[in-house]
Amino acid sequence: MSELIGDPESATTDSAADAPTPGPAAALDVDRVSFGYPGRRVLDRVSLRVRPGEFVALVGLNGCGKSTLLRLAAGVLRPESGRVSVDGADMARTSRREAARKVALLHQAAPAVPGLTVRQLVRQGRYAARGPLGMLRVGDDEVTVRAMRDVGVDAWADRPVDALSGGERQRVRLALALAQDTPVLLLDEPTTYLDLRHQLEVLQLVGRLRDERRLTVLMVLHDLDLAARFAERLVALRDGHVAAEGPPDSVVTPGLLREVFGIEGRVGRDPERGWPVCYPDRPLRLP
Ligand SMILES: Nc1ncnc2c1ncn2[C@@H]1O[C@H](COP(=O)(O)OP(=O)(O)OP(=O)(O)O)[C@@H](O)[C@H]1O
Repeated sequence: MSELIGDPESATTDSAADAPTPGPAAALDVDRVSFGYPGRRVLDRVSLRVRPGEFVALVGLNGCGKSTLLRLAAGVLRPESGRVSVDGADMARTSRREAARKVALLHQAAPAVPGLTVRQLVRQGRYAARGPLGMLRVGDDEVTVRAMRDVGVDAWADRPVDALSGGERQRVRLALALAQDTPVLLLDEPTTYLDLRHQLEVLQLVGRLRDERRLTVLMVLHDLDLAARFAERLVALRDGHVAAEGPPDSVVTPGLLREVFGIEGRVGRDPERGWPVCYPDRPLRLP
């Protein structure tokens, strides 16, 4: 679920001047960031930069620190050392409210509040962008409806979220993140639970929003073929370090399958479109 700030039950104000406007594209910089949980080192001097309006996919084995890196990038976690900044502003010195105006984070699945409707949940994305009293303003409903429409969940606006399927809920969570209307979008496995059609739709939507609104996107994806097809650049994590990064053509190789994913396999090309396609054979025996 998107990080939320403000009181969802507070009143609506009516100043047209407060209508939300999309901000300019922003750069996300992770500079030599180290982080661990008690007794477990996760990231060791990791650096990565997502340029304004760029779409980067973060890949790697389960537990390698992808979600942790996204949470650091969103300012939810603080680095032990190093710095995360959005357009030069240090996220460690940015209030949660201000951070939520710059960066929206779609978490891995979070439980739905019983009875909360789709519209109520998606509208909560607007409170992150609000003033000190967390009040809704004119234009917020428009952004909420636009976010629901973009993701194709507007027909379910009055349905309770806890009565939706896993894939339907995942799309609602994406609408919630979009409703924050931030220049930077961090998506943690946004295609989880989605059927093939909706996986493609979500990734196409993110690509379109990047083009139209110059969103800066950092997305965790487990499906290397989809990552290679949709992202401009891939960053692969292993053992707390960036093991590989670059355009899909140069990163998605048998060496990446071996070194980062511990599998033997081949990489071919889509015969018509030319993008890399993985043919995994077997897991390698762990050392
Ligand atoms: N709150 C926590 N407390 C302690 N350890 C944690 C916590 N959250 C994550 N970890 C550990 O930190 C490591 C990195 O976790 P993280 O969720 O960032 O991995 P990930 O790459 O996103 O994994 P996955 O692909 O399975 O989602 C894992 O070993 C995990 O067990």
